[in-house]
Amino acid sequence: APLAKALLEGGLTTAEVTLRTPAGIGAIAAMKAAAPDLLVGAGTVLSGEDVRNSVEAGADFLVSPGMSSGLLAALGEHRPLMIPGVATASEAMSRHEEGFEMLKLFPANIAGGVPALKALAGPLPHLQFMPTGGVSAENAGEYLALKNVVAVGGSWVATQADVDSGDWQGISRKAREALSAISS
Ligand SMILES: O=C(O)C(=O)C[C@H](O)[C@H](O)COP(=O)(O)O
Repeated sequence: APLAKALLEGGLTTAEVTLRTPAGIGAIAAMKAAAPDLLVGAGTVLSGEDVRNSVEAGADFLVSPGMSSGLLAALGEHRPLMIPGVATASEAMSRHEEGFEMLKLFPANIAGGVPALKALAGPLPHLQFMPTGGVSAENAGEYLALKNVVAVGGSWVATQADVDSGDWQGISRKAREALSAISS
């Protein structure tokens, strides 16, 4: 709850909570309850059970590191909520054929970063990307300046250490700094 408030206070509108620990689902519900205006998505969604639990907890969107036939089938009516991870042009084309228009480039820094996104914009101008993995305060602005990038994701704004020590003001400050670096 305090993390959700700190992110909103810092001017961010959207957060992703990865399901890498048993606390993930509870955290999504707590964040939505504390800050209904914050869009809270579930990340690391790998299975039908993750999809069901996330939607039940109030997740506004779903994110996965990639896509599998099992996960695709399990999405069912929730397919429009999913931002699937891709790392190549072929994966991007397959996801588009399945109906996805917004994709996560993951891991962005290893999958080619800014030059890869510029190159993909040529043949695949109809696709939008959310790079995550290796995005930082230093390079977020460069990513967001690309016409095929609609969002970036990164853990630098709220690190494990920030959350463990309850440094909510520090998280709000980093959120503000990120936004001002991006808009300048
Ligand atoms: O598992 C998922 O669904 C994810 O969304 C992955 C995370 O977004 C990135 O791993 C964050 O990467 P860093 O900002 O470099 O820490």
